[in-house]
Amino acid sequence: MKKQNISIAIVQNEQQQLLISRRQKGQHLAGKWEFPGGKVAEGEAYELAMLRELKEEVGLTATKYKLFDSLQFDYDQLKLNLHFYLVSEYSGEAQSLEGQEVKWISPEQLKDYDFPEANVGVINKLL
Ligand SMILES: Nc1nc2c([nH]c(=O)n2[C@@H]2O[C@H](COP(=O)(O)OP(=O)(O)OP(=O)(O)O)[C@@H](O)[C@H]2O)c(=O)[nH]1
Ligand SMILES: [Mg+2]
Repeated sequence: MKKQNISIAIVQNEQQQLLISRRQKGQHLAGKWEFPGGKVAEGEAYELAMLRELKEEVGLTATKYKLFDSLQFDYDQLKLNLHFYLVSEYSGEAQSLEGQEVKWISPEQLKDYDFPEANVGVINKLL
């Protein structure tokens, strides 16, 4: 089975809101809401992958962050190793750089959005 390393940024703004985006048509789990992130490149450090994906997808530069959770999750034909970072300081304004829906929500609103199954534990920790 394919195995992928994934790095993800959970960005928190000064109002304690969290940045979420929506997976697009053609992507794995299209239509689900997610935290910005993506595949770790060959030989790339997890942390650097998170910084790169955050910049590529929503235009933010994380300046203060820490590892929040690491977990494995198996979807049908896909084994994922997920690394979630909590970003508490950043520069830039969140933008949709890939045409995806992007929004800030309060932690209490997380339960109103449909996230991938792999996110359940992390979301419970954020509520
Ligand atoms: N970004 C992100 N991916 C998640 C989350 N939860 C979760 O299960 N995933 C899964 O982790 C993988 C992330 O890869 P991705 O599709 O974002 O990869 P990427 O940005 O490098 O995209 P690309 O392959 O289109 O260039 C997907 O299989 C996605 O379904 C999440 O909260 N954020
Ligand atoms: Mg992505």
